[in-house]
Amino acid sequence: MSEELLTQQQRTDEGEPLVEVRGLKTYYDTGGLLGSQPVKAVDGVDFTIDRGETLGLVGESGCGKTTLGRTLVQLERATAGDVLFDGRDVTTLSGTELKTWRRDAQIVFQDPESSLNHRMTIGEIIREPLDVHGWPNFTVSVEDSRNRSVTVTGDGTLAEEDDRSVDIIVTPDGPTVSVREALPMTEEDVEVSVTDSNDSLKVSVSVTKSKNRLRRARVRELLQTVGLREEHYFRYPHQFSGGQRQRVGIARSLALEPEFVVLDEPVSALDVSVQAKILNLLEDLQEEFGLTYLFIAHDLSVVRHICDRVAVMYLGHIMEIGETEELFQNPKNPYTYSLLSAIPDPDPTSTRRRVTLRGTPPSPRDPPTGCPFSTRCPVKIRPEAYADIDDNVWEGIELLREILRERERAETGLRDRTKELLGMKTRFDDIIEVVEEVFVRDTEVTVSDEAGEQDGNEMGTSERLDAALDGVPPEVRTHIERAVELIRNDKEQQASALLASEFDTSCTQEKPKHHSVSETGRTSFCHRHQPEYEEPEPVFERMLD
Ligand SMILES: Nc1ncnc2c1ncn2[C@@H]1O[C@H](COP(=O)(O)OP(=O)(O)OP(=O)(O)O)[C@@H](O)[C@H]1O
Repeated sequence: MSEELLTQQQRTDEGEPLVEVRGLKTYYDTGGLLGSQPVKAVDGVDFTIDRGETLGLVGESGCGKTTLGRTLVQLERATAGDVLFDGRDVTTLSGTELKTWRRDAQIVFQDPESSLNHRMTIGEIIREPLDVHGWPNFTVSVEDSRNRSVTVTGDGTLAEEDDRSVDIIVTPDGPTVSVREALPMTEEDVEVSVTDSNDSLKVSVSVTKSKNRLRRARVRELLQTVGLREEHYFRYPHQFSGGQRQRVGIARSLALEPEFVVLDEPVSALDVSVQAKILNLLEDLQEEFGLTYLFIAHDLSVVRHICDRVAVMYLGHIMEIGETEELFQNPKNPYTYSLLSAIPDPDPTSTRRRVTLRGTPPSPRDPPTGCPFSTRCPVKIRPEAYADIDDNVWEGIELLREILRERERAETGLRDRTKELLGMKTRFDDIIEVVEEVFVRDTEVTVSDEAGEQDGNEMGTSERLDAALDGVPPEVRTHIERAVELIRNDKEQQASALLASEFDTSCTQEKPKHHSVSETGRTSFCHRHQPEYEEPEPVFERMLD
């Protein structure tokens, strides 16, 4: 009977959310050194993944992709927020409940080389989760328990409310067993006994076949499912190629019949020729078992090929999320725009333009107060008074502020704290050199560094500053000069504050909101989508002209 019971609900629910993430944060080192900040690897993300869908997760190295993936499968504990799996918050699970749930959510790691235990045979590696979880295990649902307490023992677990895969239904007429497709056995191999008393109902489930044989049969079946052969059971990982090892990793992740799989860069470590085969396998498995994927990758062309929707991550935040093709063809968020523009174009005659991002992302220990991308954003909103200044000058101001920020950040380090305490705090080595570097990057400096050094007097220094700020309009220049003076007097924080009061906008002061940017539900996390500002896209186009 119940083949249908097992799968029908699952199939009809395709397109419904399976994973719902709300305000999720994962911080590391929360109990670190006194005064040290935690690493805000994931810093407040919200999204859903529909049943049967593949959601891609992209972004530069260190932006929090792996941490997010690991938190979804509860390999990392969330610092805040919820992960609802089929409507149930799994961040609060522990002990047996967590262990039972883990069967539903698995992860495939990037590097099959290091993720497989080299002392175990392939068969043992794939079989291990079956042993750990006492597979096979049957979910039991009791119809009409008439308020009696229900306990399930042996090879059974009481089904959760809304559980989609119920194997044994106990009715007043007796139990009905259905054996799901993944199990190499029949209904006759399962014995169910029900002890019914006034205030309790005890259901005992026992598999009459040898579990060892069942598990070996399951492993052989899994080997075939992922394109390996039964005789590979007794080989060792070192006898396999990278692609084969990744197949083993995939087989292991499927052993417990999960619904959701996090694929953490599953093909990045493989030769290009093998990548396509593994990707095809993952697509086939998804189709066959109705799997839901979170696909973490840095290769954007792979993501474009395999994902239904894509989330673009930066410094622990989701900057843009939406349907893959739409997002690739018409990115709305400045970070997505920059990231996509960096994809090498195979067409040598293409006139597509690239956006080169300045520097590297800030430390997740000390992220910017406003928009996480504000320190590098090429289309950051400028104060009205400076809306028309030359792009290079604006870039210079931004760079100078970033350098000051970096220094302040560095000075919170242990070494500098010690130095500070010992009265050994170092001065800004040569602020004039920094200003020259920042504002005169493409032209020759007229006053040589040597002259400045030799004279070592106020005259030499101010001449150098004059030359460095030659092309800078007076309304900007006056603030830079004042900031330089403060820095030279060892008042770097005041210099930063001065520049902030003059050049800050909402981008640096407030977190953006997630704005809806398409009819298909795509959202983008950027101040520029507010009606009072110009949208990012035309600004990009002008910059690149
Ligand atoms: N166990 C840990 N303890 C402390 N910090 C960590 C830990 N794991 C990751 N981090 C830090 O958290 C941030 C996010 O790292 P994560 O590995 O999640 O990023 P990622 O986007 O997956 O990077 P990559 O693409 O390089 O794998 C980084 O700054 C990283 O150094």
